[in-house]
Amino acid sequence: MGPFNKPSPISSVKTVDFGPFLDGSDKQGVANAILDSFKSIGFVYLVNHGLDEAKIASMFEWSKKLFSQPMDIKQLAPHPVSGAHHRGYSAPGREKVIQFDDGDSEGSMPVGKLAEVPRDIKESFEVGREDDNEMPNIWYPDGILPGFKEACLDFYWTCHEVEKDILRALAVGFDLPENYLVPSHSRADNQLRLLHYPSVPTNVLKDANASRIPSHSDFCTLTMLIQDDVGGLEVEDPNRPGSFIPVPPVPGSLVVNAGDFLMRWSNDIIKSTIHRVRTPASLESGDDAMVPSRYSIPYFCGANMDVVVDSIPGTWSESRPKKHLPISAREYIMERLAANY
Ligand SMILES: O=C(O)CCC(=O)C(=O)O
Ligand SMILES: [Fe+2]
Repeated sequence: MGPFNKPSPISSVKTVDFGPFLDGSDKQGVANAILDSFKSIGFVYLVNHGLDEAKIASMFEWSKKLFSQPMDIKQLAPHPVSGAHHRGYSAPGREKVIQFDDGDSEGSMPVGKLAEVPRDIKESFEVGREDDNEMPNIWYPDGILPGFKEACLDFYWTCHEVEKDILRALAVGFDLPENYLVPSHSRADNQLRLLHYPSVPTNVLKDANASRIPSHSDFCTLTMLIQDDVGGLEVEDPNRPGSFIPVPPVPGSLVVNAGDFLMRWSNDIIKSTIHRVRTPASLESGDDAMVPSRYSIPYFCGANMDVVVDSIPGTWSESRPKKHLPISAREYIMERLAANY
C-alpha cells in the first residue's frame, strides 16, 4: 500500500446475526463475518447471541441495587490493594481519595468536589469462578445483598456458554475444527465485571484528564459487553489512529471485542482495539447538563492459565513469520494486571 492509498476510515462497528451460527443454517457465513470484523476493527455487535434476555435484565437490576448501597456497605467486599487480585468492589477513582455523596441512590457526585475528580469516574465489582483458589472471590458478609452472589455466579456460567459459541465461530472463521479454541478456555478463567459510571456534569468529562474509562485495550482473549441505553463507548479507528467512532447501544446486542491475548495468538491478524467511554455524543453540548449514570457489564474471557499459546495455524507462514514468542496465559495476565492498578 503506497502513501496515496491509505486504508479507508471505518465508520461503524458491524452487526452480525449470530442466529444462523447457533442453529447451524450458515455457520461459515457468520464465522467469516465475525472474523472479518475482528480483523478490521476488533469489535462486532452480535444479535441473536443466545444470552438470555431475562438474565441480562436481572443482572442489571442487581448491579443497580449494589451500586445504590451506601459506600460503607459497598466497601464491605473491598477489592484488595494488590491489582493482581482482581475481585470485589472498587470505589470510583480508587487511586485518589475523593468524597462521594453516599446517600444518593443515583450515585451522583457533589459538584463541590469535582476539582479532585480522578481519571476514572467509575465504580466496579469483579467476580471470577467460585473455585478459583489463586484469586478467590470477595463477597459481601451474610445478610448483605442476599442472592447477589448466586445471581453473579449464575450469570457468569451463562456467559461462559455464549463465550464457547463465539470461540467456535472464530475457529470456523480460521478454517479450523470448530472446537479448536474451546478446550483452552474450559476452565472459564474469566471475569464478570459490574460497572457503574456515576452521573456527573458534562464539563467534568470534557477535561482531558477525566473520562468514564480512559483509552485502553482489553488483555484477555475476548470481551462480551452488555451496555445500557446511555451510550458513550467509543473505539479507535485502526485506520485513523486518534480518531474514535461511537459504539452506541444496539438493543438486544452484545458488543464483542478481541483482547490483546487473542491478537497475539492470531499473530496480530485480529485487532485488539483501543476503546474508551466518554460523554455520549448526543449530550456533548451544554456544560451544565448532567451526564446520566451509566451501567455496563463486561465479561472478560481468558484462556486457561496453564495454556501456552503460539500463533494459530493459518496466521503465519514463511512470508508472514510469527511475531511473538509462545507465552502462558498466567504469565501474560499477571504481567498485565500488575501493571494496570
Ligand atoms: O463500559 C463499557 O462500555 C466499556 C468497559 C470496558 O471497556 C472495560 O471494562 O474494559
Ligand atoms: Fe475494555
